[in-house]
Amino acid sequence: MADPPVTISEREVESLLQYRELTPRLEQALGKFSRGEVVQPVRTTVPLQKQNGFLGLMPTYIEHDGVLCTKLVCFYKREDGSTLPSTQATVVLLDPEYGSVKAVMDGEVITGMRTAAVSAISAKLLMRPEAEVLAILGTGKQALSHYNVFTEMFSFKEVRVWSRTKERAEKFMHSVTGPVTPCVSVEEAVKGADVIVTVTRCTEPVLFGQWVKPGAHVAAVGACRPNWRELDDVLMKEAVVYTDSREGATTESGDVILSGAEVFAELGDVINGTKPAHREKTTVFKSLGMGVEDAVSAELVFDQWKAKNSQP
Ligand SMILES: NC(=O)C1=CN([C@@H]2O[C@H](COP(=O)(O)OP(=O)(O)OC[C@H]3O[C@@H](n4cnc5c(N)ncnc54)[C@H](O)[C@@H]3O)[C@@H](O)[C@H]2O)C=CC1
Ligand SMILES: O=C([O-])C1=[NH+]CCC1
Repeated sequence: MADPPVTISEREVESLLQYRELTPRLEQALGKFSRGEVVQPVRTTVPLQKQNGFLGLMPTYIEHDGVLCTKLVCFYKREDGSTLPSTQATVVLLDPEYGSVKAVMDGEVITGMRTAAVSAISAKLLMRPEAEVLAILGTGKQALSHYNVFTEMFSFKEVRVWSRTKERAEKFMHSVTGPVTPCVSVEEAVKGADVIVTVTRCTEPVLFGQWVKPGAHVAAVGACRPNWRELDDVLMKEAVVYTDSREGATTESGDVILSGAEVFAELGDVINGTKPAHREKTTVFKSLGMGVEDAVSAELVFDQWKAKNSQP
């Protein structure tokens, strides 16, 4: 009989997961995904009409590595001022041989860190080498994880942050240790920026192509439904568009579907060397989030947890 599943709390996941170990595994996973080595159907979503949200089911199987996993994630379009979280996630790791559950762990930290690390991989591959200015639109959980990994991996001379209220941008500035310039408008934040991260809950475009410096790299993380937008048509059509999953983007991304923009490549294609990284052009990485990212993160957490708990 299989051992009962272990439960790993948010605090434990936080203490076990580090970007320096997670990021290379995510890069490998993106490559495997684009080589067709991962079984990962497009996320199934169940609308929660009454609560203005969705339940997303994200199963993944990496046969070669014996990793079977699913994330359950609820995401909501919260009203301003709501104290409830906009994303709640749990990750379940299974034994593919027996079908038994090995671990049930918090998915909040995993979702925050793996999403930000994948955006950082997109910047590593697609931003210009001389990039100096980073702009972050939004000041929620993803904004913080993106700030953390981007400042850990790169040396930007300036980091700008925009939120719809000055107070939120200033609160964000005070919540981090490094220097941040709070901005009162999106235009002010992104003008001349080399890298732009969009991590908002908006459903209409907030970033317009006319403000984006030619050659900039945009990591677009919000707007994960077919009728939600963060970027306008001008930007989507002028940029070379990369995604995590072509199938996911053409099914779930309003920025891709409604603009009619062509998806040039998956990030994994660039990692595998089958498609070029057009660093010299304006690039958009449209991130939807993939089960394989959760699976490799959860496997890493579980390995670390076992190592820690087997010590005498
Ligand atoms: N691509 C991926 O893998 C993932 C994407 N997401 C998406 O990333 C986005 C951010 O997620 P969190 O940081 O967890 O959310 P959050 O609720 O913590 O932060 C959202 C931010 O967006 C701002 N915002 C809300 N409505 C807005 C509007 N109409 N215009 C401009 N700003 C607005 C809020 O003030 C806040 O700063 C969400 O859209 C979420 O669905 C979340 C997890 C993974
Ligand atoms: O990949 C993910 O976990 C999510 N993508 C959009 C909302 C949650």
